Amino acid sequence: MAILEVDGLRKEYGDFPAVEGSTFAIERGEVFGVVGPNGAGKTTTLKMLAGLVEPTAGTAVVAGRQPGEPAMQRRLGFLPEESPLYEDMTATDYLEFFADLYDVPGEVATERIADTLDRLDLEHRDRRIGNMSKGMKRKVAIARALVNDPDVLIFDEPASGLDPLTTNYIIEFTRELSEQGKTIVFSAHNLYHVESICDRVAVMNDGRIIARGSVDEIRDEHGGTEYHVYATKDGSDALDDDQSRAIEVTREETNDGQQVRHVVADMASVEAIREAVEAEGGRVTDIQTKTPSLEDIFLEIASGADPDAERNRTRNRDAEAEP
Ligand SMILES: Nc1ncnc2c1ncn2[C@@H]1O[C@H](COP(=O)(O)OP(=O)(O)OP(=O)(O)O)[C@@H](O)[C@H]1O
Repeated sequence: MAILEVDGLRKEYGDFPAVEGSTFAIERGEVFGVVGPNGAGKTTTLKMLAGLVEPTAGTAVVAGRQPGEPAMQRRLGFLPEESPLYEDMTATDYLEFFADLYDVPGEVATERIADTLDRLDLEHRDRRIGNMSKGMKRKVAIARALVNDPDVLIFDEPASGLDPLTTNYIIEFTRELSEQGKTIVFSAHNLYHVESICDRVAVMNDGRIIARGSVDEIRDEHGGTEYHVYATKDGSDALDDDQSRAIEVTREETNDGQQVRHVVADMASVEAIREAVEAEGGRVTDIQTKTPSLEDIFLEIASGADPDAERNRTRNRDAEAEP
């Protein structure tokens, strides 16, 4: 059953549509990534889910409640992109203060806060927040989002601008939260992280969701796996243009000029190339599969360019190991 349902959610700032009617549902326990270039509408979407921005139209229902309702706020934890903290307080005092606002009983709060800070590996928790490093402050902000033990977590760029070690720590911690059964919606620019922990993803551009699904589904929809078939030149030249257009994405000589690389989209086309090459006395020397990363796909769909052309352009830039 969906724990979070969004229907036609829209936000206009003046005449400017920051989010143009998003519709999606998130299942209990899912990790759902929202990705897109700067200004795509990710933060506005997340803030509408958290009840911090009033939608111009449409609805968002979290755990059966409208954003902003007190009963819903108790079940939700929000980590803003930038979270100002009370610099004069220690982490522990600050988190106890927020636990109190959520009416978490004192002993439960003390135990929960200590446990969360242990799991986040936050040292110097009695240091003034103002004297903490950026990574430590981010961990305190994450702990604040967890102080009410929410079912649904909305994390806006949880690890942005942090060193690789702290980033990995936070991503792994997010994975652990999901394994505990929390539902997590998060935005990130690092698509490797999104791909590594998200069950499903929404790709936003100019206020619209332009692709949605598991990374594999998005990959299939936008080109899927490619097969690179390397063959001797003699046989390759025998493929006539009509035959080639029907099955090949691209065909080009390898750098050493000795072979031809045929790029095709499915195994049937691999076999068709092999037959055509062998019929002319040539032979296939190697077959490689290339699976586009979420980053490749993102560049392709966010650029709005012809998907195949864009993917090939990106791929061809990368030096490939040729047999
Ligand atoms: N309070 C506001 N008033 C006017 N325009 C706004 C406001 N908040 C956001 N916008 C505009 O709405 C659009 C979407 O902004 P949003 O912050 O949601 O994008 P984003 O995808 O989170 O971007 P980023 O990756 O840079 O954080 C942008 O063009 C932004 O300038």
